[in-house]
Amino acid sequence: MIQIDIKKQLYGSNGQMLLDVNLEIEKGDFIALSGLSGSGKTTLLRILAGLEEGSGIIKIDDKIWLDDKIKLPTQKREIGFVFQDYALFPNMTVLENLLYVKKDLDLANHLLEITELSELKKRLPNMLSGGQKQRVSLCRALMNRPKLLLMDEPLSALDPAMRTKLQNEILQLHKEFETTTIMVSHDPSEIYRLSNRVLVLNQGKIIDDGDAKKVLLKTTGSAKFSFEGELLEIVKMDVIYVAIVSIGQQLVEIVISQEEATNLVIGQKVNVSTKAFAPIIS
Ligand SMILES: Nc1ncnc2c1ncn2[C@@H]1O[C@H](COP(=O)(O)OP(=O)(O)OP(=O)(O)O)[C@@H](O)[C@H]1O
Repeated sequence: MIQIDIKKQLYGSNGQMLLDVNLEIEKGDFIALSGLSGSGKTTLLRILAGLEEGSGIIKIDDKIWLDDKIKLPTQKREIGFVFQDYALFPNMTVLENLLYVKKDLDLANHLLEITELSELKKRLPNMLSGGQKQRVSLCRALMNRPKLLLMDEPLSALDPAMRTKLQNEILQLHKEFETTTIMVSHDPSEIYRLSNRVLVLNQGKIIDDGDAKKVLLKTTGSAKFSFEGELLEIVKMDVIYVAIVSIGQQLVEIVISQEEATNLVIGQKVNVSTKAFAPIIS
């Protein structure tokens, strides 16, 4: 069990904002942390890792990492951290990057095998693709069998195919190591596949907490489908108005009324819902 009750005053883009997070996490949970840009996700991970100051309590099983007397340094917290930008040691080979954390050759080879990196273990990071670097970074984070694995948008720089491949590997590693994990992600399919609990941060506070179905399936009223997107443009065609909305990797055109066209603002987040009864999946 991980107990977190932390506070920190942040200076957000709209003035001061209190990061105020109180939650308990079960051992082995895979938590997806979501929320708008600037809501405090990275800061929360950095406080958990001891990379940033914050007040309150962090307790893992019976061990206190943070309270009003104790502030355990990062090296003493049993954490693994995977950053978006890999953060590998450039002058060390793949294998050396792993062994730097712990001199356990068997574990390193095992992790490299699961992530299909065995052939590349003598390479330096600059000779690897983004996806390969991120797999090395994931393996390295698991070398000390952490109590808590923190991942800050680890897959966001990768193309969709590589993302899916890494999601599968993360899933496999999580099954085997049962590491309690918090992963920042904005990708609904990723969140759905990987996590058993989703937390949504807004302005430093948790505003939604539940399994992916509860948090992500936000179809309201009688709508059968509901997607969140960004309004890119409103085009007038003869007498009708068409909204161009970006949803995931796609652009969608939706006919809207003149009143809607006046009230909507370009760039705003919108929900697109429909009552389609016979959807086609191909
Ligand atoms: N040490 C700090 N002291 C005060 N304010 C900070 C500190 N670190 C970050 N902030 C501010 O707190 C807010 C939250 O930042 P944070 O990086 O945690 O957000 P985020 O949810 O991870 O955003 P993104 O999704 O864009 O990465 C930002 O407005 C940032 O400027």
